[in-house]
Amino acid sequence: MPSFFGLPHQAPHERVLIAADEASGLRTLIAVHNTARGPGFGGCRVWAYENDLAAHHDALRLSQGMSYKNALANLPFGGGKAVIVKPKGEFNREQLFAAFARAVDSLQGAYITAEDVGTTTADMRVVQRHTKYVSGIPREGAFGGDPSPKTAWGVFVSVQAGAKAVLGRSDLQGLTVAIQGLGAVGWHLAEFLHQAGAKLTVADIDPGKTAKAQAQFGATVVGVDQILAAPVDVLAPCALGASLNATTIPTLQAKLVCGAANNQLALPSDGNLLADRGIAYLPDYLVNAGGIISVAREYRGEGEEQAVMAEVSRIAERVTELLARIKVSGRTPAAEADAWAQSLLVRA
Ligand SMILES: NC(=O)c1ccc[n+]([C@@H]2O[C@H](COP(=O)([O-])OP(=O)(O)OC[C@H]3O[C@@H](n4cnc5c(N)ncnc54)[C@H](O)[C@@H]3O)[C@@H](O)[C@H]2O)c1
Repeated sequence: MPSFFGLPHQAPHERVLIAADEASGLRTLIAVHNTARGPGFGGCRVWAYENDLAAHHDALRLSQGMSYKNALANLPFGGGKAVIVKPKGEFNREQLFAAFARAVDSLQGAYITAEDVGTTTADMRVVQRHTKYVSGIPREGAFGGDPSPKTAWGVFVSVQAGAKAVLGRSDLQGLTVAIQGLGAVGWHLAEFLHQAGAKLTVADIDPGKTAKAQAQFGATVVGVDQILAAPVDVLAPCALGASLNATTIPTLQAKLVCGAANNQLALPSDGNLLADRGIAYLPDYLVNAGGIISVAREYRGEGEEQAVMAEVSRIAERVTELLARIKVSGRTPAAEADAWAQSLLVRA
């Protein structure tokens, strides 16, 4: 397929909705990558993009990642993702998300939204007033709400599985882990790792979060420009995407990379750079599926805390399977996971 919008690395998408609303300042792109398994399901990101093309690129990459994530998590959903270009200056959040919800609703169920970076459960409550195609909403006496702790749990069990297979570790006692980004997911991950006896090195652009981690977990705090090259066993990127690239990969000291951030590889070829350096990279969309497992169950009315946690814990089995598959195929983990996910999209 020839390049479209100058984005040669993208697989074709089924559709992209570009919607704007002058009254609220909404400018959104909703990308539906693949609906072979079911409606496109994925969160809504609000971000101050450098330019419109960057927002478009993000929506396309993130929605493709959701197709792969939902397929490997065995969910009856396809891949979709929305980005909202953060309005400059003051804006009315309620109006913005009401307008966004109308855009979601216009797709008549081809896309279901939830939280992502820059959005909250309160935003999704507003969305819910204008469309039924939304999840991630706390309900009194029922399962639901913030998916971040579930995402963090999936990353945690993946670190356990990866540490066993790659580092020969039967537990995480004394394992050194660098966490880039102590946000909704990174913080919960730090808690789980600390409880399991891991030693943490952390960085965040918000000094309040790192100071709290130092006080609560005895974490070592380093600068945001030092975290990727920290001398640790495991690197957990939990901030934004493209942190693993041709510039940063040669500086990594960790032997295992396992984190929540979507689109950690700047380019697909960065998976080869990591493998060439003997670093095992556990693909983001495989390990960070806990949140979508949670909101998908909530959406289907099947939410129950224990069952969701059990399903999220099964991500570890797929990590183990991936690491076994690459021994047979000789592919990198990134290439193997792509091929595995694509095979599930075709079969569905
Ligand atoms: N929330 C979920 O359930 C979920 C699910 C799947 C994937 N993810 C992905 O995980 C990542 C984190 O999500 P989140 O919900 O925790 O977001 P968040 O916005 O709550 O946290 C991101 C954190 O990273 C920090 N940060 C930003 N730039 C940084 C930098 N250069 N260096 C260090 N820290 C930096 C921010 O200050 C913030 O604390 C995102 O890429 C998101 O797409 C999240």
